Amino acid sequence: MGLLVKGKWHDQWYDTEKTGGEFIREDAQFRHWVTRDGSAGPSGEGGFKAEAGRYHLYVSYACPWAHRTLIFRALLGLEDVISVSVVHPHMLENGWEFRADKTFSTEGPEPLYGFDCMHQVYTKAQPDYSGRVTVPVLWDKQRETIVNNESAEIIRMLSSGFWDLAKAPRDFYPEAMRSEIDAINEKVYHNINNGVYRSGFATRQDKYEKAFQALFAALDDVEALLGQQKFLAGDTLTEADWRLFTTLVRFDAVYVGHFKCNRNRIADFPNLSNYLRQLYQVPGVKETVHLDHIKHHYYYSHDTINPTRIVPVGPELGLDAPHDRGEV
Ligand SMILES: N[C@@H](CCC(=O)N[C@@H](CS)C(=O)NCC(=O)O)C(=O)O
Repeated sequence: MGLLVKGKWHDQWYDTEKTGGEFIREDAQFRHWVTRDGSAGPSGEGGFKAEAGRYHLYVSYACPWAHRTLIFRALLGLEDVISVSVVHPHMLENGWEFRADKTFSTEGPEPLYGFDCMHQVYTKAQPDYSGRVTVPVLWDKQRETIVNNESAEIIRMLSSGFWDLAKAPRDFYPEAMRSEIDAINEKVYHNINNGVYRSGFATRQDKYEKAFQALFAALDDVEALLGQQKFLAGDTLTEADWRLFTTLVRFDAVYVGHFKCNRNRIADFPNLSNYLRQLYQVPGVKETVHLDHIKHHYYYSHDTINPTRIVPVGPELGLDAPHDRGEV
């Protein structure tokens, strides 16, 4: 675990000292958009036109943010349009690595440049880059640079920019529902998606408890909401649901134990657990869920939290059990 400072790799854990024990996530720095015609998107520069074979995604199967992009690539039928490299689940002194390992079906150096480490992708794009080296990353093979490393934006450009190239184009951020989607995303991001990290990476009791209370208050609200409507923003499945899904599917296996989010499991919430199974069973989705990568990444990589690096064997999640929330 580390970060780049002016293009040089430094092996160091998150510094929560200067924020009084609170984990604060850094904003992603590459914010360009792939668009249908190459015009500029909502942020960054233009010049990134959607084309088959031009873009590459760097992901971790363990990472909930990267997982969003894999789900969108699968649901939209973009597998033949955007290639993917998967990092090894253990994120250690070199950060994310491209390492061949039969246990996790990962491959050796990434295919574009033969790099062993994700930080080399960042310095290829920007030799003096300073900041964290995170996944997902959407790479442009033509301009040899990072288009974007913010998952919330990558999923939007996968459905909007790549519309003409998708086998199953679908709008998960429909114009008429944007205010509902934005409102629920805001709540889910701070309290749930990032809330589990704020709980697990806190280094002071009060900061942990604050994150824990906000997390379970938000889960209680979502549980009640799902008792009244089919999906988070109404009766249509939207990006808000997929953004929550990647946290829910990791919750009982990792966040309850490793991040001490243990008031309840998702399995204890009737609506949330039913909804989790409903989303997991959408065709194409379960193939994107790799619980071996998920459990090994967190329990093995974060030795400040789990110094023995023992990875728990359970729990049985039963995600293939029936649900009664209907078709999506
Ligand atoms: N805002 C980013 C966050 C991505 C992120 O933090 N990814 C984690 C993996 S779950 C990572 O790569 N962390 C490495 C680090 O912080 O050094 C996004 O949503 O794309």
